[in-house]
Amino acid sequence: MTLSNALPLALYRSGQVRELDRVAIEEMGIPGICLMERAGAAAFNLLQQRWLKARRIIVVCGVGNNGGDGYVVARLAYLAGYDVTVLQLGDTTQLKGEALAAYEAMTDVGLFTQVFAEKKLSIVDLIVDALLGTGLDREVSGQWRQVIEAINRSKRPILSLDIPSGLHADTGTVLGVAIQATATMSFVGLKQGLFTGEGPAFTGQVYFNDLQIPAVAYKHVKSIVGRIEYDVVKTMFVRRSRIAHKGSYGHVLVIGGAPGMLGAVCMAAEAAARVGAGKVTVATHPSHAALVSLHRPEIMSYGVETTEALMPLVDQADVVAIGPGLGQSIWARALLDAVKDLQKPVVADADALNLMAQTPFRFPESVLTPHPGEAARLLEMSTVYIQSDRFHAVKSLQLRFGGVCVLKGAGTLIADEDGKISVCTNGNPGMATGGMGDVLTGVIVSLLGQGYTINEAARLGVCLHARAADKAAESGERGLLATDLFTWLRYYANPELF
Ligand SMILES: NC(=O)C1=CN([C@@H]2O[C@H](COP(=O)(O)OP(=O)(O)OC[C@H]3O[C@@H](n4cnc5c(N)ncnc54)[C@H](O)[C@@H]3O)[C@@H](O)[C@H]2O)[C@H](O)CC1
Ligand SMILES: [K+]
Repeated sequence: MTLSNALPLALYRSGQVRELDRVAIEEMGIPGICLMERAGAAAFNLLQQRWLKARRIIVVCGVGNNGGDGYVVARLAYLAGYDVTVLQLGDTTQLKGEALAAYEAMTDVGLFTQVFAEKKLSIVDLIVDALLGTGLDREVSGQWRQVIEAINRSKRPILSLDIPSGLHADTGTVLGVAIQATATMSFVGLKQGLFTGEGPAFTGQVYFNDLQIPAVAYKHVKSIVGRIEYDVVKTMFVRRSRIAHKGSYGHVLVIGGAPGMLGAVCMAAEAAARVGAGKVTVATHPSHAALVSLHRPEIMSYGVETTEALMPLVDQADVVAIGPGLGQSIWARALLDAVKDLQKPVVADADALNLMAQTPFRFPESVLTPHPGEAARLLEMSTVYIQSDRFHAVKSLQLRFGGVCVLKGAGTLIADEDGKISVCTNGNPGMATGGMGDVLTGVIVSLLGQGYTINEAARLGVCLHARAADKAAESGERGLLATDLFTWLRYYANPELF
């Protein structure tokens, strides 16, 4: 069985995966125990190939089918000559169905479960986490919490089956505590919670196996969530015509930069230029307008005190970004009000979003790019609530404000007008620094100016931005600055180079 971690793009909720399970068993006649055997075999194959020197393994099993997968792994490893210890949590008299069958197949070969003991963890080469899978339905507490904490304390390599125990398959939130996996082998359908929220911090490297369920089964469930990454979306960059001119690639207007916050609008403007905008103009506070062109001569800059001064700039632009360093003053509110009905694509970020939260409205055609705090204000709820179900939050934003909504954070989510949600799997914690959002705004508005739709510009822009940040982070996540992305934005905006 060749090992591949080339992951499918479609992501599913646990209920959808259970439906796939049902279709396979009831409509395609694949016995449940057969699926479990295939799951165990796929996990054992990964174990053998990824941990070549491992000899002593511990399998920690719960009492559901995730535990059943664990019994299969344990039996296969035992029969292959590994030194296997199976530590049981919960009462095996609770076992039923496939899990009971797998348990009995294991005991039939002479391998029995033992009561969990932390001291047994320290002498093994690998721990297999078969405690909880998609059946996690409540906060992890009591002995389950203690065991997961002990496993994490062991600092041993951990292979989680289907999903790290304690991580919610649908939201990517940790219900109390979760296994810090080295690798996760997920079955049948990739769970959306593996790729956003806290998920990426707990999964380790994600592998997938479809358990040989026929593709036709997947027509029974409509995945509305899909993974996107730069290597998938880069084909959206098309080679430039040899007779192109400045006008071919759009005129971007970036509105922002209240006194003291010129940097934000400079970063957004330069990002727009670095991704290929034909022309970039900044409308900012008169007190520092001249500094923009000093900083980056290719960018035109005008001080605008009033909306009357702003509108000619808006009229000559193809697309507008508003928000970087805008502030929430009367001046800022006036500029936002001047473009709220604009019949051109608008990217709204930062304080434009905070002002929108105070007096909600919809742009005719927009990409909103809130971070969780701005999303909380827009939806009038807490940031904790936003992060507790990011998929629900980004969907709510899109339904309320229309257009495309980008919910930034680990596993940035993009909800588009067609009801689809995309999860960007590029990115790293080094991006949690000031200015990264301003740069993303510039990237997206640049792509809009180059003719991409709001759906396309948001997906391509988020992945390009995160891919550039991943490359820049190769010299260290700590100390990564937003302006470090410029070189790589230009590089990855030209995929024909590599
Ligand atoms: N279609 C597939 O993806 C396949 C899935 N398989 C494996 O089956 C599990 C799902 O099994 P299920 O029995 O539904 O749930 P779990 O094994 O995750 O556990 C449910 C079990 O745990 C109890 N429980 C829930 N939350 C907690 C908690 N916080 N603390 C303690 N106990 C908890 C609950 O009451 C149940 O008793 C899937 O993940 C795969 O690993 C198939 O084997 C292959 C096909
Ligand atoms: K698990």
